[in-house]
Amino acid sequence: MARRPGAEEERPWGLAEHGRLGKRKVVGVVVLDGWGEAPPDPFNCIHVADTPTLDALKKGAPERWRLIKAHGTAVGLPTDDDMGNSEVGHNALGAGQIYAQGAKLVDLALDSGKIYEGEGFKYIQQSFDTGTLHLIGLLSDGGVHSRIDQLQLLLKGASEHGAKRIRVHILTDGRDVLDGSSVTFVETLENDLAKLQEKGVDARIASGGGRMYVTMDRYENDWQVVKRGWDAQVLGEAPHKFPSALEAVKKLRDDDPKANDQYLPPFVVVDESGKPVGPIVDGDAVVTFNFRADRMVMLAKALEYEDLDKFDRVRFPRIRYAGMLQYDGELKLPSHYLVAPPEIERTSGEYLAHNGVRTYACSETVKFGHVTFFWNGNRSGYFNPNLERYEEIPSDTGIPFNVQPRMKAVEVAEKARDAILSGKFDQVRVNIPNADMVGHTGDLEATIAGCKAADEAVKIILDAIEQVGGIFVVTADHGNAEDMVKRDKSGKPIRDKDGNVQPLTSHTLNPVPIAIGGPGLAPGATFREDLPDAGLANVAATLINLHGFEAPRHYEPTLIQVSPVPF
Ligand SMILES: O=C(O)[C@H](O)COP(=O)(O)O
Ligand SMILES: [Mn+2]
Ligand SMILES: [Mn+2]
Repeated sequence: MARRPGAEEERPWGLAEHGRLGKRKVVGVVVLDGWGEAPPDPFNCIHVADTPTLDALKKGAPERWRLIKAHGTAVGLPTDDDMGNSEVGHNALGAGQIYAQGAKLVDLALDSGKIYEGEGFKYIQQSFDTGTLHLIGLLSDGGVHSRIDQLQLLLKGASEHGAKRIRVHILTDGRDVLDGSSVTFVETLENDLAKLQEKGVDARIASGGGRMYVTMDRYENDWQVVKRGWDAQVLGEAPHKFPSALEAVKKLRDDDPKANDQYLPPFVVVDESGKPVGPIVDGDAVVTFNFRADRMVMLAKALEYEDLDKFDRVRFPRIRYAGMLQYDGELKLPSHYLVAPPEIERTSGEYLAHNGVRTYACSETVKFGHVTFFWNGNRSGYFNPNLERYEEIPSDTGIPFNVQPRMKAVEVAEKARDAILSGKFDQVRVNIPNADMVGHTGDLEATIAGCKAADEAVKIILDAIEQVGGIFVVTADHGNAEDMVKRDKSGKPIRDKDGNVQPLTSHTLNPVPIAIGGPGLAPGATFREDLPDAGLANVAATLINLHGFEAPRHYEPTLIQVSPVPF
């Protein structure tokens, strides 16, 4: 939804009191990451898992449980074929409005050619005569962090606008797309680069690695991940050297079953004499072509900040660097970017802070920014430090999440419980990551264990809400664990000749549940029935109501109605 420029400033921040819902009830908000709704089936890990708390919410009060949309245009993505993800999901949950998201904004800028007229492109273009253009990012059509078709257009456009020497540093996916698909994406990219070479552009893939092991860490969980990428991309150093990326991806996958697309070790492409074909050196231009912020911020810092003590960069090249988007509006990082990010304004967090509502938010590292930074419209920090407290529980590092599928769910829930019981907060908000993080590993058994742990965490929070006479809202940001297998068009799992299925590691297009309740909820409060197409963006107005206020008029409508209860 486009904003009228200038209109924001005129609007007052004060919210009217809700006629029927009181203030100062503690509202516990649980976002179950990657928890969608799908028919029962052996590959629906949420269904298979023992989840008595969530089951009771669904069965216990049908007028206080419903499904909402969490994918596609309902969350500002280009089409309804786009699965949901944490960024757009938490943006919508927190902002109460639907904004055209990064994926869509980049599409528009590429289609119109405006991307080449912007400040960011003009800036990097200054390096094209004498330097190399490096493009670093996730190579897939997942549409969560990046899209290969956007990379293809950018390659073509950059070469038409003067880039003579181009090096692509790829990160293989297998998380937002099927494992093993990296081979096809590399083939596609190599074909494109060969076509550019025919036109006289010196264009090659220079390095690569799996996204979870190389470069794409987030929220400063493990800087070693970024270092591995830096060594390959900037220094041209990696444990594995290959004459081409295609060989690299095929061989590394064949040699070690643990080297799947997500965890492929870093490699560099070398010439006949064994020299890396594309280290990043002084005078070069660099673009990180992911549009999504969380997993690019750390690399952006390494490329842009003169001082950085997180790892030894060995060499800090003098480059012109632009992000596909600006990844952090507060930090202004990076300072140059090709496409302006969505301006997500007047989020529920900011409104509530202006209206004296005290908020506590918590998750473990891997999802901490989801329930703070994304929730607040991609802003780091507090709106009002006197009213807000955000707490992060350190995530496990160095292991895939199927090894410890319970993650820190209970620890996060216990922090929330303490915050609820403390009497110091009006909203206590958490993200419970298991269904998503373990779901992404494709390990069914572990995902089932993760869903069980998530359910236990919800129980801890609901018990605390019960104790203080509060209200709860339990929902999710998108699907994942409820469908863990690749299916044919009719929905049947696809089996190979040996009867094996391929695990689905990605998110889904499924709706997510939302449940409200608790002793503090007005007896007449139920879900409205006139919003069958409601989505995540309708949650913010609902929450504002539950805090005792009318929602701003420009928000997507509230999900609840409050009928007077007869004596
Ligand atoms: O970054 C990731 O882990 C996946 O690409 C998307 O997962 P998320 O949107 O749940 O973070
Ligand atoms: Mn998520
Ligand atoms: Mn996910």
